[in-house]
Amino acid sequence: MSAAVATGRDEHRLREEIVHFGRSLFNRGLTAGSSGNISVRLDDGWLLTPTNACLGELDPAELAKLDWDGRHVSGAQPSKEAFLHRSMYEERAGAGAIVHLHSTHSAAVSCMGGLDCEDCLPPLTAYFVMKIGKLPLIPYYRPGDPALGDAIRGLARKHCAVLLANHGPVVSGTTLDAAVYATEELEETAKLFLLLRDLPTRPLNDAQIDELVRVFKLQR
Ligand SMILES: O=C(CO)COP(=O)(O)O
Ligand SMILES: [Zn+2]
Repeated sequence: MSAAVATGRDEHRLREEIVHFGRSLFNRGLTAGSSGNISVRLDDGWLLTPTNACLGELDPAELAKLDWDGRHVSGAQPSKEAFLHRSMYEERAGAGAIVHLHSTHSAAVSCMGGLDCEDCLPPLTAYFVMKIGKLPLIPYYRPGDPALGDAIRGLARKHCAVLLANHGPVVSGTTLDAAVYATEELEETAKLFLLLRDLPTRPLNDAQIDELVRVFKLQR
């Protein structure tokens, strides 16, 4: 679908893609109210959903455009999580898009005690390994706290996705559809994890994970 870095006509198409995926995620209950935000990288900056916007009702012309110095170039007031997206782009040169949601099962896991902060969901399925890999947990910060940008920085280089404690996931992808699909896979795995909590489970073993890394050329 979209290229990782966009020019000219692509910006128009990427604005439409943000609106399309925002509506799709919202209509399927993957984020509620005015929660969540979506961004895409352009050749001359990046697009971000406006603050307090419902992802189900975005206007392509109203999306915020920012430059790489953090300046707001055009559109509505950008999401309060702008620095979070920016930190992730700065650490991940190949990231073309970022999705942050308050998806219910991922948010539920983010509120649990006793999680492994370096790897907070087990490799229950191949698709979780393929789309997400190891998922670090970022300690709690209030939404919009600039310290969150610094907290994510060290981890984003090695991980395409992180889970914000008592909040929700932040997932990057080379393209917007890849970032959305990975976010959905994370949500499904969080749901499975909660469904299986009181049952003996058999996550994938190291050899099975190594095979996925080899066959699908996963960056680990
Ligand atoms: O998810 C959100 C905060 O974490 C939504 O914030 P914005 O409305 O500012 O994008
Ligand atoms: Zn949020």
